[in-house]
Amino acid sequence: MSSPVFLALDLPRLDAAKDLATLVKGHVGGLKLGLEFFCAHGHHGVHELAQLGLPIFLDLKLHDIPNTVAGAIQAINVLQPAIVTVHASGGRAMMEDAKAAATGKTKIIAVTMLTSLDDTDLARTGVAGSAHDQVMRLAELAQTAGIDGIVCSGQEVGHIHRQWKTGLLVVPGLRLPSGAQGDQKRTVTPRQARDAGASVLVIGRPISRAADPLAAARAIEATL
Ligand SMILES: O=c1ccn([C@@H]2O[C@H](COP(=O)(O)O)[C@@H](O)[C@H]2O)c(=O)[nH]1
Repeated sequence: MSSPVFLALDLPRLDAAKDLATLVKGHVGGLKLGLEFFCAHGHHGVHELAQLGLPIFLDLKLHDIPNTVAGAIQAINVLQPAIVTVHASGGRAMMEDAKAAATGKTKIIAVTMLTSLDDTDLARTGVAGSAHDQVMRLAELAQTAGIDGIVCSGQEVGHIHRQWKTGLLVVPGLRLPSGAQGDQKRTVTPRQARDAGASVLVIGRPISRAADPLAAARAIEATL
């Protein structure tokens, strides 16, 4: 069975991203290319990484009016990514149109509440209730919109898994107990997320910023 770990390649240089992916490719199940990568390297960069033969997760977190998001999805269909993200807070119609615009095997999933935010941050955006409540609300909206799954933290994934067995449940914000939190606030370990029902584990800096990225990827794999 292939690894549930998708390596987040948040690196400014294409050659560095390619080298890192090549180094650890035997210990991860896919590559996640985000805004930083896509803004810097566009379609060309995606083609370069796709040559390694791993599934590509385009984490663009699209959030706009339905027509614009559908147009963006149509523009990346040629890349045939395995997964593309939109923001659930863009609303039901936006998620429905994103799903309708995707072709082939591309799965559309919705980011509920960023793992870098906690209850206090949520209150500051004017939303009442806890992070847990907000994630549950948006996960339900995403499910109603008929998309393929959601992104949430490992603190909520168990609850969502019980209600949405077939959903693709993607969890970033993963940290080993000994590792730096950085800007992530709602964290769990990769093993905790997997045991709670996560389908995809997104891991970036614990591998990419490790003194020995290959050893770090192997160590994470050994915990799963
Ligand atoms: O809620 C979210 C949604 C996406 N991400 C992305 O995942 C990785 C995490 O990287 P680390 O270095 O392991 O923190 C990163 O690319 C984010 O853009 C997220 O962290 N939280």
